[in-house]
Amino acid sequence: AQSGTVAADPQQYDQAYLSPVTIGNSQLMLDFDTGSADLWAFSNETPASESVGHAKYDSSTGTELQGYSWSITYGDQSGAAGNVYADKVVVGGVTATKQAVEAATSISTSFSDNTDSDGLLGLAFSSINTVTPKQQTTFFDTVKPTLAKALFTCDLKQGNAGSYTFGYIDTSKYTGSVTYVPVDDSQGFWSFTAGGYSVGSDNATSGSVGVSIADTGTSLLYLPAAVAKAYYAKAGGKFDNQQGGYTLPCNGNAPDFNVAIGGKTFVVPGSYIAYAPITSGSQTCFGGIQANTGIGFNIFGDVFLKAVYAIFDVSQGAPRLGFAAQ
Ligand SMILES: N#Cc1c(N)n[nH]c1N1CCCC1
Repeated sequence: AQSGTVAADPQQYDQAYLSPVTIGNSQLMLDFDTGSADLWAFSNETPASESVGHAKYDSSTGTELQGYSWSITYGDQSGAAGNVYADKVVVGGVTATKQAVEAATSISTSFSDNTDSDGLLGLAFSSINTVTPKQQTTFFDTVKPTLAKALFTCDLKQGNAGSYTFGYIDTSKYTGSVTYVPVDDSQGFWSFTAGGYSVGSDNATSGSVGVSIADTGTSLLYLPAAVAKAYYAKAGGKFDNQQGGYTLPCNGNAPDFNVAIGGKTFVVPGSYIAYAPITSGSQTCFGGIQANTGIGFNIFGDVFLKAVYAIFDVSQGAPRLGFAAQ
């Protein structure tokens, strides 16, 4: 049975985390994304003008799935599209001998401009994979039958390398016990229900944060508008239309954000919520908590995930998420 671990290296401001992946004879840095289900990469089929500074998948090692294609648009309106190959993919020593690899023939500028990332490795449920005419499985779903345990874990860090594991839980990565909650995978996401919340030192939580997804591919923590408003009322922040979101002082006094999941309270340090100066050197920071307006659910992105050890687990049959303090 297989198991393995791979580094998750933070980009500036932990905007995303990138991990080394070998596809055929190519080594690329991919953004592992539990909010989508396509494994796609810059490739020899990507126009040179769109792939300056990127490592590329050389599809000559793969077997083309004739007549197959893919096209994806993310919530931030970025996107890519292309052709599909079956090829060997290795992540932290875990091998998928015939993984659907989506070679990009066109890519939006936000991806072309981000030269740290050579593509994405989707870890949401395969039900939202975009390949047509026959939907393909994610790397995790492809290797799942061969894994020691049918799960993967995520240990992201603020400003430091973290890791993903496949097939095993690294008990040295967390403190205390793991709290498991059921997952509703009907929309293809790792969706769970978060409970009460509080701001600052008072740990006692109240209210209900509600339906949320665990999404490594999103940088920030998107919460109900009323919760975001309550946080910034205490943090001395304000909604800044020009910045397109809440901002707050970068002075190190941002209060923690506490949220109950499965009856256990998890703490997001205030330092994670003073996310980044709105412009270099500014004393005003863009907020790591934003309102989920227009999304329809909460997104527990990297600002939250780097405060916990997260276990994405289908070993019990029904999918579940485990969270532990780190
Ligand atoms: N928007 C968005 C988004 C999301 N909700 N999960 N992953 C996302 N992206 C991965 C790369 C670009 C955006």
